[in-house]
Parts: sequence; structure tokens; C-alpha cells
Amino acid sequence: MTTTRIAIAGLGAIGRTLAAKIAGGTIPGTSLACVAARDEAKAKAWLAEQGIAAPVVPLADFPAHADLAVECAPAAVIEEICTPMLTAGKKVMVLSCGALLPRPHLMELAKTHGGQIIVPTGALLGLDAVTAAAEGTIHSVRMITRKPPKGLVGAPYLVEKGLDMDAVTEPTLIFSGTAREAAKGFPANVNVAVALSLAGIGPDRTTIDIWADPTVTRNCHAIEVDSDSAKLSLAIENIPSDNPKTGRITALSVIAALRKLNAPVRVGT
Ligand SMILES: NC(=O)C1=CN([C@@H]2O[C@H](COP(=O)(O)OP(=O)(O)OC[C@H]3O[C@@H](n4cnc5c(N)ncnc54)[C@H](O)[C@@H]3O)[C@@H](O)[C@H]2O)C=CC1
Ligand SMILES: O=C([O-])CC(=O)C(=O)O
Repeated sequence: MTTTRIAIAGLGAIGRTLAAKIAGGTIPGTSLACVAARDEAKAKAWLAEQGIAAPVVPLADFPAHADLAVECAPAAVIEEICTPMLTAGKKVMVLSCGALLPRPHLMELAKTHGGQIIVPTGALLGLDAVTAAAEGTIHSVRMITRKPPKGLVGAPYLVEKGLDMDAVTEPTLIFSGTAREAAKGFPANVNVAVALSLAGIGPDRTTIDIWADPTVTRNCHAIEVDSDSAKLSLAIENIPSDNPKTGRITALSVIAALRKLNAPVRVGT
């Protein structure tokens, strides 16, 4: 079996789960080549504590070590992670996919050098059916997200509008717009809407309502797709990970995607 050498960019809620799983050797056809972190000393201490032997390297050195990088860092770092790998004709699995929208040049870079940007299903569901429906004609894609208010704190849109999440005592619609507008206003909260838009009819025709909802403990996403092949009604309730903004299932989605890379049998599109 071919072995894909994996680099992990960011050792937060997603990156730590991935590093432990890949280094544990339970994903056939993958090995942990290296990691990059904001705080090198902290990363080294965590890796030592976990008994993981991977080196901590600068993002620019990823291509020398790895075939595929998993981007699981803050959205602002996407350029530094993708550019070296894509220029080297390699693959990047991008979790902060909202940050791709204002950077079409990264997609051009992949095209020019034969690299690939992979957007996993992440915290969502149903992207297999949405991509299939997109081979026909999709009429509309609508998403409604409900999150505990603390899972939205810090979003630039809330800061700009002066909306205080601590003051929310009942379900409140705080945003209604396109996936592109949502990605700008909530870069760490609604990557799922962007993944959905990229699978379907794009960020300007995919709409999203965001509710700050103190009655929920999970990050809840409901999707309605109408197309000439099927009508889809999808819903997921994500249990937050160590990071309240990020569902636990996100890291598992990446692991499932990595498992498919070199598997003899591959299920799902
Ligand atoms: N596509 C999807 O379905 C989902 C995407 N996400 C996105 O995935 C990304 C990662 O999420 P989490 O792991 O929950 O975030 P996190 O905040 O727990 O971890 C991010 C890590 O990146 C590190 N970091 C910061 N600057 C760095 C740099 N220059 N180089 C390397 N590492 C750096 C931070 O120190 C932190 O440890 C976020 O952008 C999040 O919005 C999260 C959930 C679902
Ligand atoms: O899309 C995101 O960035 C995170 C999210 O909604 C979730 O984990 O449920």
C-alpha cells in the first residue's frame, strides 16, 4: 500500500486529535511526517507527553517532509500553509475553507502546479449527495445554523454590530445572508456553510441564517436542497469539542477522509 506522509498545521482541537490518531498507526496508508504550531515549545511538550515522535517544523518546510498537509489552524494562516504545498504540486486538506473564498489564487496555484485542495465534509453532512445533485441542476440551497451563544463569541460581524452574546437569553436570529457574507462575518464559525456552497451552487447563491440559541448545547445545522434529481432535508447536531466553536465530528471527518486516500475499498463519493 502507498503511504501518504501527512503534515498537520495547527495543534488545537482538531490537530491534536488527528496527530494522536495518525501517529497511533490506525489509519493504514498514512504516517505523521511533521507538525507546525504557533508555540513550538508547547507543541514539543505536548508531543513528548503523548509519545509522538514527529518534528515541529516551519510551515514553509512542509513540502520537504509531506505529501499532504491538513490545515487546522486559524483562517488567517491559510495562505502560509497552502502556498508552499500547492507550489510544490502537493495536496492540502483545508478546514478553514471560508478563507478560500477571498483567495481564488490558491485554487489557481493548485491548477498550475498539479496540486489539490481537498475540502472535507468536516462538521457537516450530505456533501456526497449535494455534489451528486450538482451534476444535474440545483435550484436552491438553504442552511439554518443554531449555536450556543458562546460558540459565536469573537466573530467580527458581532463585534461590528456590537452584539453581546452574554446578553442573549432567548433564540435570536443574528445573521441572514449568503455563505460568502457569512464566511466574512464569522470566519471561525460557519466553514460548514462554505463547504456546502462549494459542493453545490457556490457562495453567492447558498443562503444561511445564524441563530444564537441559549436553548441548545450543540452546534446544529439544518440544510434544505432542492434540485432536479432530489430534494434533500439534512440535519446534524454536533457535540462541541475542546473548542466550543468546533464540533467533535470535524476531526473524525478528516480521519475518515484520510482513511479513504489509499484504501482498497472506498465508500461514498
Ligand atoms: N470545515 C469545517 O467543517 C470546520 C472547520 N473548522 C475550522 O478549522 C480550524 C481549526 O479548528 P480548531 O482545531 O477547532 O481550532 P483551535 O483554535 O482549537 O486550533 C487552532 C490551532 O492553530 C494554532 N496556530 C495558530 N497560528 C498558527 C500558525 N501560524 N501555525 C501553526 N499553528 C497555528 C493555534 O495555536 C491553535 O492551537 C478553524 O479555522 C475552524 O474554524 C472547525 C470546525 C469545522
Ligand atoms: O463550521 C464551522 O467552522 C464549525 C461548526 O459549525 C461546527 O463544528 O458545527
